Amino acid sequence: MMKYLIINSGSSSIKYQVIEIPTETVLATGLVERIGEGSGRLKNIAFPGSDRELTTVIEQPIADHSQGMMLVIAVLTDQEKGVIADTAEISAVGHRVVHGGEDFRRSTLITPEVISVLEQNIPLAPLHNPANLDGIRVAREMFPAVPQVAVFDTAFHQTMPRRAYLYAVPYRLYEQYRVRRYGFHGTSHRFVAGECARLLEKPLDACNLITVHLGNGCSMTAIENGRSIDTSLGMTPLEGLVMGTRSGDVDPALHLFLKQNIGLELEEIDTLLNKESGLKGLCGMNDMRDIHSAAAAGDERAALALEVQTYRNRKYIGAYMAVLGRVDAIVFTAGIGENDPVTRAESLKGLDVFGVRLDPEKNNEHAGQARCISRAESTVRIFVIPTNEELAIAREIADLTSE
Ligand SMILES: Nc1ncnc2c1ncn2[C@@H]1O[C@H](COP(=O)(O)OP(=O)(O)O)[C@@H](O)[C@H]1O
Ligand SMILES: CC(=O)OP(=O)(O)O
Ligand SMILES: [Mg+2]
Repeated sequence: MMKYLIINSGSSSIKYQVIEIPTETVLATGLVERIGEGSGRLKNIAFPGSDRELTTVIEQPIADHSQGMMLVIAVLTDQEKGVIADTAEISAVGHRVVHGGEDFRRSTLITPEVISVLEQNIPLAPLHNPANLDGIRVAREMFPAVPQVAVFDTAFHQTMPRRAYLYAVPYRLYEQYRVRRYGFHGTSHRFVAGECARLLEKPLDACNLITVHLGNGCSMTAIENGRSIDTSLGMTPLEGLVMGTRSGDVDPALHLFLKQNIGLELEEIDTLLNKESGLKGLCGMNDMRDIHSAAAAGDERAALALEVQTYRNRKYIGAYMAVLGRVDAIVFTAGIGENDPVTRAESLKGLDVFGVRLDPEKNNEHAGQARCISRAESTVRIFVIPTNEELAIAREIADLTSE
């Protein structure tokens, strides 16, 4: 039996899990937040979902990622509440790395060379990669003797053809600066595609799918014969669908307009589009549950935000149906995709003419597991499949370290 520590390190947070392999049991799951902000917080759940489940919350200032990881290790090895006796029980550490650029088509063991390539890729993901590198550095210090594995959000999308990943801007921008679409959430799209293939009882490399990941970040992928051939997020995780706080597609000339007419600086525009737009920009809220409550209470902006988001989803589903031709299934996943029947129904509205027939009763069932929600006569099947990026990372580690 082996235990892996999986780390998803953000700019001011560390999400983590300890997963036992091969049983794939989650021994602990937790979140350290508000790192470097004065009032830090760690929440750890030991043995989640079992009769031994135990939640620990620690509130104290957490200066940096290094201190955050020390706290995580202290909780995991706590004599009474911990899930491991000491750090030597961890046999590998897996890291979610958001941007692997064009350098990584698959997960990789982390070496000093890999770290330097990730450093070179910082300009492509200034918000994400520095935080991921912090997590890697700290974990290497604390677990020097075990393999560390990087699993990239971008890797699954490296199969996209040029026509899908190139922007129609001067070609030298691609040649010199690698300006192109990379796509993200690849670990999630790949995971649910694999689960979907099992439900369809077909090999993945014979499946044409549209996977719809709707969480705080949202993206959609066209999968042909098991490979990503187009996806909605772009060079950075800002393009495409309407997200919690990110705009998705806008006219690129908006930047000039905001600068010339409102006097915003480029950095302010970047913040506006990444943190103050999307659902939040339209209605002031970015949690889908709050938006539904507000819409039900007559808040017109909340209803409008839902309408704009689901219309964009529908538009992209239509585009990917055109790109794929034959579609075996549409898969909804992540916080909104898994839990929100209204978003699913609205995103599929009007697609009956393309053979997409949602079963309203199945759609409204509240079930935590993977399931089919289309009618028997639907030529395109529709599924809800819970994503599990941490488990996918653990499986990648198992594959890589057994080679
Ligand atoms: N029962 C629910 N109904 C509707 N939306 C939900 C429900 N549960 C979670 N969500 C939404 O899922 C989103 C978060 O998705 P998640 O995949 O957890 O995000 P992240 O990208 O941070 O991993 C939030 O908008 C949240 O409101
Ligand atoms: C890359 C990205 O958009 O990730 P998240 O949805 O976790 O913010
Ligand atoms: Mg997520």
